[in-house]
Amino acid sequence: MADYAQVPTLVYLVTGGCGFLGEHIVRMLLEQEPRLRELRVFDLHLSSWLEELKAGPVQVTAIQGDVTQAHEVAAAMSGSHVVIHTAGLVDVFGKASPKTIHKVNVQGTQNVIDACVQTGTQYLVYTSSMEVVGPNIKGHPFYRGNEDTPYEAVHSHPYPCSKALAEKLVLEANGRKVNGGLPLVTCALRPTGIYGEGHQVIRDMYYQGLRFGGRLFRAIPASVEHGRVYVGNVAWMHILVARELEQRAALMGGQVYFCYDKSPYKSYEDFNMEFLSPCGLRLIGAHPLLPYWLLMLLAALNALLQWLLRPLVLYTPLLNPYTLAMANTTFTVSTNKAQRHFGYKPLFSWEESRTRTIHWVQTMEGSAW
Ligand SMILES: NC(=O)C1=CN([C@@H]2O[C@H](COP(=O)(O)OP(=O)(O)OC[C@H]3O[C@@H](n4cnc5c(N)ncnc54)[C@H](O)[C@@H]3O)[C@@H](O)[C@H]2O)C=CC1
Ligand SMILES: CC(C)CCC[C@@H](C)[C@H]1CC[C@H]2[C@@H]3[C@H](O)CC4=CC(=O)CC[C@]4(C)[C@H]3CC[C@]12C
Repeated sequence: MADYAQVPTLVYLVTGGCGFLGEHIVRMLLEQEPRLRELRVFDLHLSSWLEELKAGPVQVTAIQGDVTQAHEVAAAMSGSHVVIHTAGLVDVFGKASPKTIHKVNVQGTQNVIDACVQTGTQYLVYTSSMEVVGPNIKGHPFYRGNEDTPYEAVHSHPYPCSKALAEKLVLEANGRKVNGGLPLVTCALRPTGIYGEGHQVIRDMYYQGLRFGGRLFRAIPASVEHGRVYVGNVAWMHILVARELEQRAALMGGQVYFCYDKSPYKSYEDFNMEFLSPCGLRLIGAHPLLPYWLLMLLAALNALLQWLLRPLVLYTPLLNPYTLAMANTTFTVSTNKAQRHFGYKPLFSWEESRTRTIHWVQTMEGSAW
């Protein structure tokens, strides 16, 4: 393993560095990567918190840019050693068109790969998703699976389709010669459902609960398990992979790793209640209050309304046929591949991840705490 106690020399680029996961990666890199000389944060929308990071010892360079614009990506990447490509359009609610999702997630990733080749950037860490595997459109359960578990990965929705295509591009690019003649080393990380400070669905559910007098109504059977992983641990995995890719290129290059930690296996709603209960919300019903067929009908109605209203207004409710299918299909991961390949251990215990997330909910605007 390399000696990390040396003069800072490395330049990292994080695409999507102002997003939910990206912010955690950026902040953690500054805390945990002693070899960092410059950190470039590339995003379509730059956040104001970046300013406070500029006072530290590492040079933080904010770059407003679009991954769909090849020249912007190449210009930002010139002279960097490692790129963590986490920018993406995360949309399963119908906010963006399938074409836009494809352009950002697939063409954007191709642009990042091309820019690596063009500028001689040798290490690429890509944030993929569990959705590359499943749940599939047939609703087959994936129970405590690992990276080698056989599963029929069939997608219809634009988001998982785009993530699967982009991941393939990244893995196929491993070994390609970059400018200067050295081989590109790539790796893809597949988080399950990420949670933690800044998570939009938890925020939405919290405010929805407040509107309903502190109550949420169960829609998913408690027996359906949904894999979740704390954002701090996902960020930590990215940092470790970026650090170890150089030394372990032969082992890690072209590999995929699920992101995992010690978060318990629960249904999507029961898991969110781990944070929302201590903030005063209750989940009503031991079983779903509405039968599945009625939920399906409501989800289909929402999809129809979305289509009808599109010329007038963007109607994007949480419940649609896809999110209902996702939430109703067991998908859990049990693996130690990341530990075996690059010594990953979660940085945050479940208790700490839970406490941090609860604290974040409690300090949200409008919170009763
Ligand atoms: N949130 C989750 O549960 C999971 C997310 N992921 C993946 O993790 C990555 C990050 O997701 P989140 O942080 O949740 O999403 P996010 O929406 O909070 O962050 C994405 C960031 O990418 C930026 N971005 C979007 N389009 C861009 C473009 N054309 N050019 C430059 N920047 C652009 C956005 O401005 C945003 O800051 C994505 O690639 C997503 O597919 C994977 C598994 C689970
Ligand atoms: C009211 C409904 C019945 C409950 C809705 C819950 C859904 C909004 C969420 C259930 C599963 C989530 C997805 C899952 O965690 C996997 C994901 C991986 C990603 O790469 C992006 C996010 C997501 C698609 C995530 C989105 C919200 C759910 C569909």
